[in-house]
Amino acid sequence: MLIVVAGLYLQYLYKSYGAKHDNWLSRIFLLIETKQLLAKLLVSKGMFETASDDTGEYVKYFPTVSIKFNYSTGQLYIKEPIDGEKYMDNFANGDFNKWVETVLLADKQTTEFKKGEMITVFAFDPIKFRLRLADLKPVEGTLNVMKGIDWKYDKFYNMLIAGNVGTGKSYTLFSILGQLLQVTKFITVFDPKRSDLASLKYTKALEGKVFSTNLEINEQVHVFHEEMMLRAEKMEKIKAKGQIGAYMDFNFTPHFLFFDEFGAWVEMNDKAAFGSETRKSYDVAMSDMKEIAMLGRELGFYIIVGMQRPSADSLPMAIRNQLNFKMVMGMPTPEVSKMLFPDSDKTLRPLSQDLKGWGFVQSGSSQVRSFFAPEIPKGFNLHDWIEYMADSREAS
Ligand SMILES: Nc1ncnc2c1ncn2[C@@H]1O[C@H](COP(=O)(O)OP(=O)(O)OP(=O)(O)O)[C@@H](O)[C@H]1O
Repeated sequence: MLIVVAGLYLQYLYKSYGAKHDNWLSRIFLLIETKQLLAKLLVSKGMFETASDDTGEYVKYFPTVSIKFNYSTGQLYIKEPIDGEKYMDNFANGDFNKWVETVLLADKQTTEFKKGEMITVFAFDPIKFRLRLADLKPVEGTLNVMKGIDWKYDKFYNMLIAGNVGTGKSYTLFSILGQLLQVTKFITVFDPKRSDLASLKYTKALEGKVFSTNLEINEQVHVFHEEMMLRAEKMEKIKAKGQIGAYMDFNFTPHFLFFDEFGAWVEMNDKAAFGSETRKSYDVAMSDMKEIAMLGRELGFYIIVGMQRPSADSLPMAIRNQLNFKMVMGMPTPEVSKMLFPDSDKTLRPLSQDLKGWGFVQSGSSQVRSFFAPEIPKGFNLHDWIEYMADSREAS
């Protein structure tokens, strides 16, 4: 009786404890479960060899696959054999890794070949690596998205965040904006649809820096561009003396243009009659935007573009090609997926039916990864959070 009860209890722990907890016990269960799944996978794909002798059939060869978890970064390392055996190609050509992605719901990140083996790194269980607002620790050059995923804006300059209504785009933008305020006060916010972001003009932190009407936005893009050109001149003067480097090497601070609903701005202005004031200022603003996207990196002038569905019409190629950190909230349509991640062959799968605020992210040309945006608590007050983040910058 005792053995049966203990067995049932262990089975209960194994099945449900691991999913709900994150401690040493759940990690042991996760290790066992992962090993079992990988072993099953190898067996079901027939990647082993048997032989028989007088005593019967036995396993002559079974590939040695070893695994290691890194819980602080949410990564799983799988060591696969490149050992000259029959199934070596299944490992080397990436077939096994593709199956692993499906079986473990993990995202392949990198593969490194060594003599006799290859090591592939996967990101696993994104929900366990979700941050809360209080966990965000932005520093100059790095903003947090999830444990193990940061936006290093000096390297992967300019951000795109896409997502349909209700997927969590606005909430994700709030968490980015708050972090930016801890890094710099030079932020300009555009919200042509006058949603929650537009209300930030009533905060002390962003007073005079939030714009919603077309004319205001067009004018302010130009102002941002002028500031960038001014810095270019200053940097040229420094460089004329032989010094080399980018803006941070000369102690300049980064500036950010936070442009939500970019597609709506394009659409509204595209309707303006040719020759009209609106049209003229839009044409200048669009050409400025393209230059900011292209030249801003060296000078520390970055753009963050938010929009629902990026398309060739709403997001000109000259800007699109300069967006190096791309996020899409929720499941993208195949067209959006192709536009954002043209070189990726990763199959995207929904992360949750109940929870919102998840999506897919790509830094530069690295692998596309699933992620959960920082969790915004119930009763969250946008203005309080923005003031708090700006105040803590000033205090430090
Ligand atoms: N990071 C998050 N943390 C907690 N809840 C979230 C998060 N993201 C989204 N949600 C939930 O999903 C809902 C929709 O999110 P959000 O308003 O950001 O979507 P959206 O894509 O910007 O849509 P809209 O364009 O209508 O604002 C929120 O009201 C909230 O309940």
